[in-house]
Amino acid sequence: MSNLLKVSAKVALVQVASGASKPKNLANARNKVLEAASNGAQIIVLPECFNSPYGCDYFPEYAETLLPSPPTKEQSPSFHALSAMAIESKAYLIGGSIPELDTKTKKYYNTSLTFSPKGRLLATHRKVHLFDIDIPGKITFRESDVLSPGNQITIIDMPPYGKVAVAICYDIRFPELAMIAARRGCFALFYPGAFNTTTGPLHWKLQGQARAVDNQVYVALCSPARDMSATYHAWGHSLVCDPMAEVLVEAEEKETIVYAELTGEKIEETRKAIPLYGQRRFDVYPDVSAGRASYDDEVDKILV
Ligand SMILES: NC(=O)CCC(=O)C(=O)O
Repeated sequence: MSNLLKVSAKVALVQVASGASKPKNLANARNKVLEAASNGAQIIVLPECFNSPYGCDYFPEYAETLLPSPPTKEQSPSFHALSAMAIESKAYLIGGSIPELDTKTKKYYNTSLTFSPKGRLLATHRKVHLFDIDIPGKITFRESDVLSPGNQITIIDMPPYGKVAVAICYDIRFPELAMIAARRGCFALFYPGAFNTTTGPLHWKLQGQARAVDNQVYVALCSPARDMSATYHAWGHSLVCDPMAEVLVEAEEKETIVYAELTGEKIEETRKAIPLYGQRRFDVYPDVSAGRASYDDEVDKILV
């Protein structure tokens, strides 16, 4: 427990809608981030693709260049806007995600930037699992037609609160990321995400609760608000689950901000009541959080 959440942290999920105008999206995000800060939020989260409409047709048009870091204002207006919002709000800011172009490799990514209350870039997460699905008659989406996947798990230290993990939307469907982050001491998992009106009602809350109950950590999902005039209809319903998988707060589909208080006591109480952390059987299955090399060794041992 000592390395988990040391003090309580107030989290705000800023559910904004994003239209065609990037400057308007950035200005809207700033207003809402400052409102969240004025209500005492210490960790503020924006949604996936908060600076642009969401969709493969839009990624190249809205993409910004982040490397070498820090980029200029021309290369990445969103980087500078987020850094300034973090300073103004004096809060940690998980900046949803933005489309990114790596000019060296000419590859596009769906990338999340997290800033300290002093406006310093703490971490960059490139979406690891691309959203490629085909549900006949409902939704077909292939991010991989345009985007490339990231290849790192993103764990961020947020003193004095502790460590958190950030991943993006479809990443939540892969429990390994969450498991590794939780076993490496994160107290909360943050997923800026834009589920849709087909999978949203079925899986959005379920995935949040599943990652929370598996790992006995807080899980926060921050969606764009739904815009029925957009080509992609986001589910909305930004929510926070506690370590018992109880939904502490859930938005509807409109623009709003939802808040939750995360406490170390709740994590401790949950893990004491249901002591999974002392009951795992790494003699029966490998510990995925141990790192790739030792994971492979463990699998070899088990399979022989
Ligand atoms: N933006 C996304 O990754 C959407 C993921 C999604 O809707 C899902 O069902 O998963």
